[in-house]
Amino acid sequence: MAGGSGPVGGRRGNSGQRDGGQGDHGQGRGGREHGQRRNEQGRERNRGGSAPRRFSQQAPSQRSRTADSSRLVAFEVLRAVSRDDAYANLVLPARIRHHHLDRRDAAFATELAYGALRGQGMYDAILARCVDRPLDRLDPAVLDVLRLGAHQLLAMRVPPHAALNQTVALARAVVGAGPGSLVNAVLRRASGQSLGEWLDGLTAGADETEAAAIRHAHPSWIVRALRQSLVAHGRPSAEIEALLEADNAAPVVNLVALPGIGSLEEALEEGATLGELVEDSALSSGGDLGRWSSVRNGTLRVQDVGSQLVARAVAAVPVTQQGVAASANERWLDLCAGPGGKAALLGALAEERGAFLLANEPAEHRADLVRQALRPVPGEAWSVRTGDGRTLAPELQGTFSRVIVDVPCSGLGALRRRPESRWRRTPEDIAELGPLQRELLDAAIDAAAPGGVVGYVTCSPHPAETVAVVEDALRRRTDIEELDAAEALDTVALRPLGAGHERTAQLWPHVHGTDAMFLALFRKRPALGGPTDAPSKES
Ligand SMILES: C[S@@+](CC[C@H](N)C(=O)[O-])C[C@H]1O[C@@H](n2cnc3c(N)ncnc32)[C@H](O)[C@@H]1O
Repeated sequence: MAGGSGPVGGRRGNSGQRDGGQGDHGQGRGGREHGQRRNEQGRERNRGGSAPRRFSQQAPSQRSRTADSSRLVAFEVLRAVSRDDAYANLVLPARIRHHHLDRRDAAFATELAYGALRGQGMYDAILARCVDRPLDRLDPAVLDVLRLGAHQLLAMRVPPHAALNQTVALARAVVGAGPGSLVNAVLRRASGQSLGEWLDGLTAGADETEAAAIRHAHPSWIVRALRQSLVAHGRPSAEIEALLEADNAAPVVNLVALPGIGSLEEALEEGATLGELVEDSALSSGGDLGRWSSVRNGTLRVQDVGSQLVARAVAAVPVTQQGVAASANERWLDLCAGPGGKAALLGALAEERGAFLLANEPAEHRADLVRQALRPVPGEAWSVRTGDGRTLAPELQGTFSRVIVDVPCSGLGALRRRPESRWRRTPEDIAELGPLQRELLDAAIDAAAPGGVVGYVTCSPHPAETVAVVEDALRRRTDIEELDAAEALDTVALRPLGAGHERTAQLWPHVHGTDAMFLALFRKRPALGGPTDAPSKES
């Protein structure tokens, strides 16, 4: 067993250290301990420090059996994710509310849960060297407690004694005294080395991909896929380290004030800063945005800047009808609208311009979310259809001047916002989504009026979901021409983005600070025929 601190029970030392009482997170305690330093995103990490850990001399049986509520919240999130396949970003706010956490404890629970989930593969590799049996033979609840303990001990500014004692207390409270002793022993072993030392040991002899996967806590296939994605979009493969690092940084909260309807005033009063990439946007460090009246009434929304940019670009491209510039009374279509982020922004823009938005979504509950998102926009400007985007009524075909098709995708471009998703996704998901993505793009093109614009959007940079789908459509269809998507993005951005490659556009977390959104734009040609490998519409 590498790096263990000796026999079970481990190293003791330094009596008189505080044992870390309730809520003793060790945050904001004046500086970094034991070789911690900031990485580029400002996160504190234990790398390279070799000072011995100081733990309480109390035996585990004498310690608290009561879990502090922020660690309990983080534990409940990890259990919901690993046991029920839940989404952390949906479970966390509910658990925070249930346990009445204040702002500071909520921030601690968030960093703990998200950090443990993002780093799961890395922590499991470390824990595997500290436990005397395969990890899958542990009680899954114990394994979740160990992941939380490892993240506190190896990557957070929590004094080691507080991290250990509080995690053992959590184990005793949620799984019992016996597992509490196991957790105590395993975490003492894990804390015998700094994170940097563990990573050096785990990556010794590994190839470049494997080493990056371990160091940055991504599955190897995703490291390969993202490297391939960089190259496919004209960026150097050497950017992979920066991209993986950006996936692990806690993203700032991006806000949008619905144009013509909302205002950034309250956000700015609450400390948010003006967004530098797109108008009507702001960045917030988080907190309970639900208490802002503008968020509650839906006129100020949380939305990634990349999503704002692609929606605005689709709304801004000039459309022509029979060669003549189109004006008011445009009909817009959001073919895959749930949960309604882009639909809300597009609805507000449509309202400003005297256009009408139809938002389509097949999943009933997501269609309801779209209606809710569009609530602040006057009802004459939009409606929601619940149905498959591939089966629009014949009378709707060829009638929309703007269509956005934000297809279901692997989400590889939004890993930083969905901490658990990297461990859930498989390469097969990407292959399985291909046919649906192509069919939805075809449906979007069919729905566009001659001269109309179609925006194909993914929150994945994977070439199979982006450029391959676009090239395929251009090969199969004679009724579209590709427009310059990067130029369209630059038209709506507050500074040049440099996102283009061969007429498509790709945004990146490590370059633009956005999710990795992809945009391709097409103009529908006047009716000359449909897909070349299908009977033409006229026949
Ligand atoms: C990437 S999400 C769209 C995000 C949305 N545009 C937003 O900004 O909030 C893809 C959506 O496509 C929907 N979808 C799945 N299959 C579909 C289909 N056959 N037709 C239309 N939409 C579909 C999913 O339910 C999901 O809500």
